[in-house]
Amino acid sequence: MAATARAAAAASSLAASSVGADCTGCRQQRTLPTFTGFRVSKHKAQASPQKLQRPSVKVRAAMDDKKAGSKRDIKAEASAVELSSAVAADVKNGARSEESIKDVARNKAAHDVKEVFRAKYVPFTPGVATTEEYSLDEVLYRSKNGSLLDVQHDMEALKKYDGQYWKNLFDSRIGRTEWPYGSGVWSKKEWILPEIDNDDIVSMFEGNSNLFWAERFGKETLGMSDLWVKQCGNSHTGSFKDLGMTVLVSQVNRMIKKGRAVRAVGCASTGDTSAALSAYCAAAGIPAIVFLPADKISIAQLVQPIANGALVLSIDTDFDGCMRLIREVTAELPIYLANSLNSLRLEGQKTAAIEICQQFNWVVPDWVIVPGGNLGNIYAFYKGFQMCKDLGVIDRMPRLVCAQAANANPLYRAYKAGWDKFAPIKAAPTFASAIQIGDPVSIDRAIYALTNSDGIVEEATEEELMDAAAQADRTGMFNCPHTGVALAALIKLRNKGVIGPNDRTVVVSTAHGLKFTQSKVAYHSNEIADVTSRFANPPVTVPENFGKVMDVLRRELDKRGDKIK
Ligand SMILES: Cc1ncc(COP(=O)(O)O)c(C=O)c1O
Ligand SMILES: N[C@@H](CCOP(=O)(O)O)C(=O)O
Repeated sequence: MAATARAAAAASSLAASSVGADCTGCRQQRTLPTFTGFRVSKHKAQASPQKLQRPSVKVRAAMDDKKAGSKRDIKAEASAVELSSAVAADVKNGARSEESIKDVARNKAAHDVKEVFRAKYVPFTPGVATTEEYSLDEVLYRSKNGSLLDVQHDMEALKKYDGQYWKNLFDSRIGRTEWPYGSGVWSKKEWILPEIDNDDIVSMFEGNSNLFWAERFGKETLGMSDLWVKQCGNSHTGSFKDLGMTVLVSQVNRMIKKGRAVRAVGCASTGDTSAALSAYCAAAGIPAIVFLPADKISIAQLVQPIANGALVLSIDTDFDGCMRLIREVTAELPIYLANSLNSLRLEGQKTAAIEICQQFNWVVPDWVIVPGGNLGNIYAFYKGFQMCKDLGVIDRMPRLVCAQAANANPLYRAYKAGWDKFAPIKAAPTFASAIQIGDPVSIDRAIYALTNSDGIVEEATEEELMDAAAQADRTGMFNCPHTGVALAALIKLRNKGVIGPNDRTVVVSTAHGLKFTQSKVAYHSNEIADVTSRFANPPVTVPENFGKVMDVLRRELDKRGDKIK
């Protein structure tokens, strides 16, 4: 049977069971679980779907409370299993379906019995009670008194399901092609942007980045056995920004479809936000505008928005100048602001924290080290871990470290001053050019995240960050300079004994090293003033001559301790 015919048959049996449910429930919200994550066919061969769909103790109790409705829901779930299993079986048999993955998702969603989770904007004023709140469909970046906004989830609704339920659901979705749950971000949809229609989502199946076990670097450099690098730069546009941008551009897509006056999406950038924004907007057919500080980003980063068709303004200022301008422009024109000042971005970025817990089988690490610039990401990590804790998925928080370049260290200065006063600075040039930021918009969020996670701020000089990146590269990584900042912070904290040899530690690598080859070439060519390049490994130029090649090999291998006789 063709996939569509099977789907129609399954759908009609599903519809029959749903009709009854609607008759008793009429216009009421359904509140029972759907276990959507268990429907796909991975386990189909080993176990019956009914077994896999067995709800948790809490959920079973809730179902018992709603007797009539619960029976119908179980039927609906069973039919949904049948539906997706039918499609999956056809795919397995090599049959072609004229349905796209979005069509399949749409059919399933139409027949799902949904728990409706909600999220809204509230002012980011921790500890201050307020009734101010806004729909996520509003174009808004700040509260009435000018504070930043935060996306607040209906935690009571989410807490109706226990930690085991969420772990099972998220684990069941990992890395598939089911729209949109195969994405590392959208696999956590209920915790991110629960109300968006799957059809409106703009995703590149982002997230699910690997945790690199830094075996040699950990052991040989730091005497550590449990050191990991979360490779957020192994992504579509080469940085962690994809995680937040899928959420923001999806929400814009939804707002445009609802008739909101959004003509384009814009950002100021040091190169990674602009790349992600341009790619996601290009995928959705939405115009993108990026403000870049002239001559202050890498060539690879510059060419990304150009290639994706964004309007690129190269402005003779630094990032902070670009940020001021884009805020003024977006206040005047129907251009939606995509920087992390916009709290939607952080909802996507927080999935990297959830993913880390998931990758360790839901055991939380001791330390997480994040390089910081505009400071949205350190708060996103805090929020992700905190949500895992609040929803019973982990039992404690990790300690967070924010690592800054010494040339752009306003947070470090505030930390050293006991958090008493924060003062923006004029950031000096740094090889970690994406964090050359002196007036971070998320300063309040960052201070909150660090003070509530027993956090630390560390800094790294240009030599320290370039050396750390190069030394770790020697053990198989290919680090960007921002990851170098985080690695240098790790080395310092380890040498001071703050981080112990057996502490499970995760360094967050925020971008791919291939975006920053200019600085790597300069380092390995020993061309950087005031930097000794201790780990430089320049190429050796040799004429086309067997004897000369042999001489070089003898000399070099000898130097490296591998004598050739
Ligand atoms: C590669 C890279 N690392 C780290 C950061 C710092 O992130 P945040 O601005 O959220 O602090 C940025 C951007 O600022 C970045 O592009
Ligand atoms: N590194 C960022 C700087 C802007 O940060 P954002 O998270 O506020 O967009 C970039 O790549 O532009």
